[in-house]
Amino acid sequence: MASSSPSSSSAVKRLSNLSNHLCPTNSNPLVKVSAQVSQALSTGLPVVALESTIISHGMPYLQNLETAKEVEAIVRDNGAVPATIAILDGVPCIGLNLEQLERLARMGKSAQKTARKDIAYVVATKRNGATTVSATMFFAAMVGIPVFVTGGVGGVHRHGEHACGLIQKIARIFYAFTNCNFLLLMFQNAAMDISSDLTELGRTPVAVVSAGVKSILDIPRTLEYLEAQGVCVAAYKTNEFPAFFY
Ligand SMILES: O=c1[nH]cc([C@@H]2O[C@H](COP(=O)(O)O)[C@@H](O)[C@H]2O)c(=O)[nH]1
Repeated sequence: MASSSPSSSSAVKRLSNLSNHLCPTNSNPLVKVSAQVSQALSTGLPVVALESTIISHGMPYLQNLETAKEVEAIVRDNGAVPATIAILDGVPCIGLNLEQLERLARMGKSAQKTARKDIAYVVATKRNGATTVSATMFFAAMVGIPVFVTGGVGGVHRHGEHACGLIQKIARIFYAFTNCNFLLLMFQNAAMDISSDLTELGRTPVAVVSAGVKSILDIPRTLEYLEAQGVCVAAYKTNEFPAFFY
């Protein structure tokens, strides 16, 4: 029998590594799904994903822990299994037990606020990451949880359109002195603060039920952005898109 070439065996190894990364039921998973969530997913019980930035960054300890427990209890009382998502010691965890919830609540802001773009860094450096809407959606979709409930989603920040003119002027002055394109691009992007939650909503098939977007955000522009991303936005029992006050 002909032995496989070095390039084909390295391709097989890469595929096997990739499968280890993506398969949550693997015996040595890089994503840990709690027994309860895993059982619910395999038997078709409803599962609701919950984010963890609201626990670490949204409220002080002990209020954050009490709120997290209360939200999980509401999900359970309505016949579904809650799956709070966070990265602990570099391992994405889908469904936290009480001890893990408490650990995250005590960490507060020392846990890294983790959006989709930060996942690789937090995992590679084995840090603790509290997932925002974008990162929570990413993991929920990965393990097949179709619904996610949260407080406020990110949006388009106000006054970006004014900042643009001023920052672009500064960027052009920098460019004139340094001839550095990178700085020009960086300053131009800094002018428009748009949450990665919005692009995630456009590309990841998870339904997000939220209290609205933070009241300090530019709500009309947030809705325009969601429309451009092809996101269906529906308000419950109101014709106005709700602002989230905190
Ligand atoms: O009142 C709040 N709303 C939203 C968040 C979090 O902030 C994230 C958006 O952050 P940014 O604007 O940096 O993308 C949301 O996904 C959510 O996790 C928060 O901490 N507090």
